[in-house]
Amino acid sequence: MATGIGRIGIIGGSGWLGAAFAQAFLEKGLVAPEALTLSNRTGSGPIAGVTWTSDNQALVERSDIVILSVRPEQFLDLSMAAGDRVLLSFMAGVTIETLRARTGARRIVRTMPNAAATIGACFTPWFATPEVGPDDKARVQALLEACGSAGELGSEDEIDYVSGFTGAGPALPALLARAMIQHATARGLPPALARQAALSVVTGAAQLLAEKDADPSAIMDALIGYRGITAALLETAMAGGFESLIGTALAAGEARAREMSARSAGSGGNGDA
Ligand SMILES: NC(=O)c1ccc[n+]([C@@H]2O[C@H](COP(=O)([O-])OP(=O)(O)OC[C@H]3O[C@@H](n4cnc5c(N)ncnc54)[C@H](OP(=O)(O)O)[C@@H]3O)[C@@H](O)[C@H]2O)c1
Ligand code: PRO
Repeated sequence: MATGIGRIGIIGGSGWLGAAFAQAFLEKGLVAPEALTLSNRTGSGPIAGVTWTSDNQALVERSDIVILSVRPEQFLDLSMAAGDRVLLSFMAGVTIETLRARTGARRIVRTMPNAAATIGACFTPWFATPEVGPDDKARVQALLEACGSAGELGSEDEIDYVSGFTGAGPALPALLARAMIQHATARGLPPALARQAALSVVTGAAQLLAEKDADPSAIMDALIGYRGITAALLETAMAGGFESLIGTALAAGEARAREMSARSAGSGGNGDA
Protein backbone atom coordinates (compact mmCIF):
# COMPACT_ATOMS: atom_id res chain seq x y z
CA MET A 1 0.00 0.00 0.00
CA ALA A 2 1.18 3.51 -0.83
CA THR A 3 -0.15 5.05 2.45
CA GLY A 4 -2.20 3.84 5.43
CA ILE A 5 -5.28 4.52 3.35
CA GLY A 6 -3.90 2.71 0.32
CA ARG A 7 -4.24 3.40 -3.38
CA ILE A 8 -7.56 4.92 -4.33
CA GLY A 9 -9.42 4.82 -7.65
CA ILE A 10 -12.48 6.95 -8.42
CA ILE A 11 -14.63 5.87 -11.36
CA GLY A 12 -16.32 9.12 -12.37
CA GLY A 13 -13.45 11.23 -11.01
CA SER A 14 -14.37 14.33 -13.04
CA GLY A 15 -17.96 14.44 -11.76
CA TRP A 16 -19.52 16.66 -9.12
CA LEU A 17 -18.88 14.26 -6.22
CA GLY A 18 -15.96 12.30 -7.64
CA ALA A 19 -13.90 15.45 -8.23
CA ALA A 20 -14.86 16.92 -4.83
CA PHE A 21 -13.59 13.83 -3.02
CA ALA A 22 -10.48 13.55 -5.21
CA GLN A 23 -9.54 17.18 -4.49
CA ALA A 24 -10.19 16.72 -0.77
CA PHE A 25 -8.04 13.55 -0.60
CA LEU A 26 -5.16 15.48 -2.17
CA GLU A 27 -5.65 18.71 -0.20
CA LYS A 28 -5.84 16.83 3.12
CA GLY A 29 -2.76 14.76 2.21
CA LEU A 30 -4.82 11.62 2.72
CA VAL A 31 -3.83 10.18 -0.64
CA ALA A 32 -0.66 11.03 -2.57
CA PRO A 33 -1.19 12.06 -6.22
CA GLU A 34 0.70 8.96 -7.44
CA ALA A 35 -1.70 6.76 -5.42
CA LEU A 36 -4.83 8.31 -6.92
CA THR A 37 -6.35 7.11 -10.20
CA LEU A 38 -9.38 8.80 -11.72
CA SER A 39 -11.49 7.68 -14.65
CA ASN A 40 -14.10 9.03 -17.00
CA ARG A 41 -15.03 8.21 -20.59
CA THR A 42 -12.45 10.58 -22.13
CA GLY A 43 -9.61 9.55 -19.84
CA SER A 44 -8.71 13.14 -18.94
CA GLY A 45 -9.82 15.73 -16.44
CA PRO A 46 -8.97 18.91 -14.56
CA ILE A 47 -7.11 17.48 -11.54
CA ALA A 48 -3.34 17.53 -12.09
CA GLY A 49 -0.67 15.12 -10.92
CA VAL A 50 -2.90 12.05 -10.67
CA THR A 51 -3.38 9.21 -13.17
CA TRP A 52 -6.34 9.63 -15.54
CA THR A 53 -7.73 6.75 -17.57
CA SER A 54 -10.80 5.75 -19.56
CA ASP A 55 -10.10 2.09 -18.73
CA ASN A 56 -12.04 1.29 -15.56
CA GLN A 57 -10.44 -2.15 -15.22
CA ALA A 58 -6.97 -0.57 -15.35
CA LEU A 59 -8.11 1.78 -12.58
CA VAL A 60 -9.25 -1.20 -10.51
CA GLU A 61 -5.87 -2.92 -10.95
CA ARG A 62 -4.07 0.22 -9.68
CA SER A 63 -6.32 0.59 -6.59
CA ASP A 64 -6.91 -0.93 -3.15
CA ILE A 65 -10.21 0.90 -2.69
CA VAL A 66 -12.42 1.69 -5.69
CA ILE A 67 -15.01 4.47 -5.42
CA LEU A 68 -17.91 4.29 -7.87
CA SER A 69 -19.19 7.78 -8.62
CA VAL A 70 -20.99 7.53 -11.95
CA ARG A 71 -24.73 8.13 -12.30
CA PRO A 72 -26.88 5.05 -11.65
CA GLU A 73 -27.90 4.80 -15.31
CA GLN A 74 -24.25 5.10 -16.41
CA PHE A 75 -23.38 2.15 -14.18
CA LEU A 76 -25.44 -0.09 -16.49
CA ASP A 77 -22.92 0.54 -19.31
CA LEU A 78 -19.90 0.09 -17.10
CA SER A 79 -17.93 -3.10 -16.95
CA MET A 80 -15.39 -4.00 -14.23
CA ALA A 81 -14.37 -6.89 -11.97
CA ALA A 82 -13.48 -5.69 -8.46
CA GLY A 83 -11.85 -8.89 -7.16
CA ASP A 84 -11.01 -8.59 -3.46
CA ARG A 85 -10.93 -4.79 -3.41
CA VAL A 86 -13.18 -2.64 -1.23
CA LEU A 87 -15.85 -1.14 -3.47
CA LEU A 88 -17.32 2.09 -2.16
CA SER A 89 -20.40 3.32 -4.00
CA PHE A 90 -21.81 6.86 -4.00
CA MET A 91 -24.65 5.79 -6.31
CA ALA A 92 -28.25 6.25 -5.25
CA GLY A 93 -30.61 3.34 -5.89
CA VAL A 94 -27.98 0.71 -6.72
CA THR A 95 -28.15 -2.11 -4.18
CA ILE A 96 -25.37 -4.22 -2.71
CA GLU A 97 -26.89 -7.20 -4.49
CA THR A 98 -26.62 -5.40 -7.84
CA LEU A 99 -23.09 -4.14 -7.11
CA ARG A 100 -22.06 -7.70 -6.21
CA ALA A 101 -23.71 -9.19 -9.30
CA ARG A 102 -22.20 -6.64 -11.70
CA THR A 103 -18.67 -6.32 -10.25
CA GLY A 104 -18.04 -9.51 -8.29
CA ALA A 105 -17.10 -7.42 -5.21
CA ARG A 106 -17.88 -8.83 -1.77
CA ARG A 107 -16.38 -6.05 0.33
CA ILE A 108 -18.90 -3.34 -0.48
CA VAL A 109 -19.73 -0.02 1.19
CA ARG A 110 -22.78 1.99 0.13
CA THR A 111 -22.65 5.67 1.06
CA MET A 112 -24.83 8.75 0.55
CA PRO A 113 -22.85 12.02 0.35
CA ASN A 114 -24.25 15.28 -0.99
CA ALA A 115 -23.33 18.43 -2.90
CA ALA A 116 -21.84 20.10 0.21
CA ALA A 117 -18.89 17.74 -0.31
CA THR A 118 -17.52 20.48 -2.58
CA ILE A 119 -17.05 22.75 0.47
CA GLY A 120 -16.10 20.01 2.94
CA ALA A 121 -19.44 20.27 4.74
CA CYS A 122 -21.08 16.97 3.85
CA PHE A 123 -22.30 14.38 6.37
CA THR A 124 -22.05 10.97 4.66
CA PRO A 125 -23.86 7.96 6.14
CA TRP A 126 -22.53 4.56 5.03
CA PHE A 127 -23.31 0.88 5.33
CA ALA A 128 -20.79 -1.94 4.83
CA THR A 129 -21.23 -5.65 4.09
CA PRO A 130 -20.00 -8.07 6.81
CA GLU A 131 -16.90 -8.82 4.69
CA VAL A 132 -15.58 -5.28 5.32
CA GLY A 133 -13.32 -5.59 8.39
CA PRO A 134 -12.55 -2.99 11.08
CA ASP A 135 -9.38 -1.68 9.39
CA ASP A 136 -11.18 -1.11 6.11
CA LYS A 137 -14.12 0.52 7.94
CA ALA A 138 -11.64 2.93 9.54
CA ARG A 139 -10.20 3.72 6.07
CA VAL A 140 -13.69 4.32 4.70
CA GLN A 141 -14.55 6.64 7.59
CA ALA A 142 -11.31 8.60 7.04
CA LEU A 143 -11.92 8.90 3.29
CA LEU A 144 -15.47 10.17 3.78
CA GLU A 145 -14.39 12.60 6.52
CA ALA A 146 -12.14 14.28 3.95
CA CYS A 147 -15.30 16.09 2.76
CA GLY A 148 -16.89 16.67 6.17
CA SER A 149 -18.18 14.02 8.56
CA ALA A 150 -19.52 10.47 8.26
CA GLY A 151 -21.31 7.79 10.25
CA GLU A 152 -22.09 4.07 9.91
CA LEU A 153 -25.69 2.92 9.45
CA GLY A 154 -27.06 -0.34 10.85
CA SER A 155 -28.74 -1.62 7.68
CA GLU A 156 -28.69 -1.20 3.91
CA ASP A 157 -32.38 -0.36 4.08
CA GLU A 158 -31.49 2.94 5.77
CA ILE A 159 -29.44 3.96 2.72
CA ASP A 160 -32.65 4.27 0.69
CA TYR A 161 -34.06 6.51 3.42
CA VAL A 162 -31.03 8.79 3.64
CA SER A 163 -30.84 9.08 -0.17
CA GLY A 164 -33.67 11.62 0.03
CA PHE A 165 -32.27 13.10 3.25
CA THR A 166 -28.51 13.61 3.31
CA GLY A 167 -28.38 12.87 -0.43
CA ALA A 168 -30.62 15.82 -1.26
CA GLY A 169 -28.29 18.04 0.77
CA PRO A 170 -28.94 21.70 -0.06
CA ALA A 171 -32.22 20.99 -1.90
CA LEU A 172 -34.76 21.72 0.86
CA PRO A 173 -32.87 24.71 2.30
CA ALA A 174 -32.59 26.07 -1.28
CA LEU A 175 -36.36 25.69 -1.67
CA LEU A 176 -36.87 27.63 1.57
CA ALA A 177 -34.53 30.39 0.39
CA ARG A 178 -36.30 30.60 -2.98
CA ALA A 179 -39.73 30.79 -1.35
CA MET A 180 -38.50 33.67 0.85
CA ILE A 181 -36.97 35.48 -2.16
CA GLN A 182 -40.18 35.08 -4.17
CA HIS A 183 -42.34 36.35 -1.32
CA ALA A 184 -40.14 39.34 -0.52
CA THR A 185 -39.87 40.31 -4.20
CA ALA A 186 -43.63 40.05 -4.66
CA ARG A 187 -44.00 42.22 -1.54
CA GLY A 188 -41.94 44.91 -3.30
CA LEU A 189 -38.39 44.50 -1.94
CA PRO A 190 -35.72 45.03 -4.63
CA PRO A 191 -34.84 41.55 -6.00
CA ALA A 192 -31.11 41.87 -5.21
CA LEU A 193 -31.83 42.87 -1.63
CA ALA A 194 -34.49 40.13 -1.27
CA ARG A 195 -31.92 37.58 -2.45
CA GLN A 196 -29.19 38.87 -0.14
CA ALA A 197 -31.58 38.93 2.82
CA ALA A 198 -32.98 35.42 2.24
CA LEU A 199 -29.59 33.82 1.63
CA SER A 200 -28.17 35.45 4.75
CA VAL A 201 -31.08 34.05 6.79
CA VAL A 202 -30.43 30.51 5.53
CA THR A 203 -26.62 30.60 5.71
CA GLY A 204 -26.64 32.40 9.07
CA ALA A 205 -29.05 29.78 10.43
CA ALA A 206 -26.80 27.03 9.08
CA GLN A 207 -23.84 28.49 10.97
CA LEU A 208 -25.83 28.83 14.19
CA LEU A 209 -27.05 25.25 13.85
CA ALA A 210 -23.49 24.08 13.22
CA GLU A 211 -22.49 25.27 16.71
CA LYS A 212 -21.75 22.50 19.17
CA ASP A 213 -24.86 21.34 21.04
CA ALA A 214 -27.17 23.45 18.84
CA ASP A 215 -30.75 22.26 19.24
CA PRO A 216 -33.34 23.29 16.62
CA SER A 217 -36.21 22.93 19.10
CA ALA A 218 -34.42 25.06 21.71
CA ILE A 219 -33.78 27.81 19.14
CA MET A 220 -37.45 27.75 18.10
CA ASP A 221 -38.66 27.80 21.73
CA ALA A 222 -36.41 30.74 22.57
CA LEU A 223 -37.80 32.76 19.64
CA ILE A 224 -41.42 31.72 20.25
CA GLY A 225 -40.89 32.81 23.87
CA TYR A 226 -40.99 36.50 22.80
CA ARG A 227 -44.66 35.93 21.89
CA GLY A 228 -44.21 38.34 19.02
CA ILE A 229 -43.51 38.23 15.30
CA THR A 230 -41.47 35.02 15.09
CA ALA A 231 -44.07 33.21 17.21
CA ALA A 232 -46.77 34.26 14.70
CA LEU A 233 -44.62 33.09 11.77
CA LEU A 234 -43.58 29.74 13.23
CA GLU A 235 -46.98 28.86 14.66
CA THR A 236 -48.63 29.63 11.32
CA ALA A 237 -46.10 27.46 9.47
CA MET A 238 -46.56 24.58 11.90
CA ALA A 239 -50.37 24.84 11.94
CA GLY A 240 -50.27 24.83 8.13
CA GLY A 241 -48.50 21.47 8.11
CA PHE A 242 -44.91 22.56 7.40
CA GLU A 243 -43.38 19.68 9.37
CA SER A 244 -45.71 17.05 8.00
CA LEU A 245 -45.04 18.32 4.46
CA ILE A 246 -41.30 17.90 5.06
CA GLY A 247 -42.05 14.34 6.22
CA THR A 248 -44.09 13.69 3.08
CA ALA A 249 -41.25 15.02 0.91
CA LEU A 250 -38.67 12.84 2.68
CA ALA A 251 -40.94 9.81 2.25
CA ALA A 252 -41.25 10.59 -1.48
CA GLY A 253 -37.44 10.66 -1.76
CA GLU A 254 -37.21 7.32 -0.01
CA ALA A 255 -39.90 5.83 -2.26
CA ARG A 256 -38.03 7.01 -5.38
CA ALA A 257 -34.79 5.50 -4.04
CA ARG A 258 -36.58 2.17 -3.54
CA GLU A 259 -38.00 2.27 -7.08
CA MET A 260 -34.47 2.90 -8.42
CA SER A 261 -33.10 0.04 -6.28
CA ALA A 262 -35.77 -2.35 -7.57
CA ARG A 263 -35.03 -1.32 -11.18
CA SER A 264 -31.26 -1.73 -10.69
CA ALA A 265 -31.82 -5.16 -9.14
CA GLY A 266 -33.48 -6.22 -12.40
CA SER A 267 -30.47 -5.14 -14.46
CA GLY A 268 -28.42 -8.28 -13.64
CA GLY A 269 -24.75 -8.82 -14.52
CA ASN A 270 -22.21 -11.49 -13.62
CA GLY A 271 -19.20 -9.58 -12.23
CA ASP A 272 -16.85 -11.31 -14.68
CA ALA A 273 -16.24 -8.19 -16.72
N1 LIG B 1 -24.51 15.12 -6.86
C1 LIG B 1 -25.12 14.86 -5.70
O1 LIG B 1 -25.54 15.77 -4.97
C2 LIG B 1 -25.26 13.44 -5.25
C3 LIG B 1 -25.73 13.19 -3.94
C4 LIG B 1 -25.78 11.87 -3.49
C5 LIG B 1 -25.42 10.83 -4.32
N2 LIG B 1 -25.01 11.11 -5.59
C6 LIG B 1 -24.64 9.98 -6.44
O2 LIG B 1 -23.28 10.14 -6.82
C7 LIG B 1 -23.08 9.63 -8.13
C8 LIG B 1 -22.31 10.68 -8.93
O3 LIG B 1 -23.09 11.84 -9.01
P1 LIG B 1 -22.50 13.20 -9.59
O4 LIG B 1 -23.49 14.25 -9.27
O5 LIG B 1 -21.08 13.37 -9.19
O6 LIG B 1 -22.58 12.86 -11.16
P2 LIG B 1 -21.83 13.57 -12.39
O7 LIG B 1 -21.36 14.95 -12.03
O8 LIG B 1 -22.70 13.42 -13.58
O9 LIG B 1 -20.52 12.66 -12.56
C9 LIG B 1 -20.54 11.42 -13.21
C10 LIG B 1 -19.12 11.10 -13.61
O10 LIG B 1 -19.08 9.80 -14.17
C11 LIG B 1 -18.28 9.84 -15.35
N3 LIG B 1 -18.64 8.67 -16.14
C12 LIG B 1 -19.77 8.40 -16.79
N4 LIG B 1 -19.74 7.19 -17.38
C13 LIG B 1 -18.52 6.66 -17.07
C14 LIG B 1 -17.87 5.45 -17.37
N5 LIG B 1 -18.44 4.47 -18.13
N6 LIG B 1 -16.63 5.23 -16.87
C15 LIG B 1 -16.00 6.17 -16.14
N7 LIG B 1 -16.57 7.37 -15.83
C16 LIG B 1 -17.81 7.60 -16.29
C17 LIG B 1 -18.57 11.20 -15.94
O11 LIG B 1 -17.58 11.67 -16.83
P3 LIG B 1 -17.74 11.55 -18.44
O12 LIG B 1 -19.13 11.94 -18.79
O13 LIG B 1 -16.68 12.47 -18.95
O14 LIG B 1 -17.46 10.11 -18.76
C18 LIG B 1 -18.51 12.03 -14.64
O15 LIG B 1 -17.17 12.29 -14.28
C19 LIG B 1 -24.46 9.31 -8.71
O16 LIG B 1 -24.62 7.93 -8.77
C20 LIG B 1 -25.45 9.91 -7.72
O17 LIG B 1 -26.58 9.08 -7.52
C21 LIG B 1 -24.90 12.37 -6.07
N1 PRO C 1 -29.18 13.30 -5.41
C1 PRO C 1 -29.21 12.28 -6.42
C2 PRO C 1 -30.63 12.08 -6.95
O1 PRO C 1 -31.48 12.93 -6.70
C3 PRO C 1 -28.76 11.11 -5.69
C4 PRO C 1 -29.25 11.29 -4.30
C5 PRO C 1 -29.50 12.72 -4.15
O2 PRO C 1 -30.89 11.05 -7.58
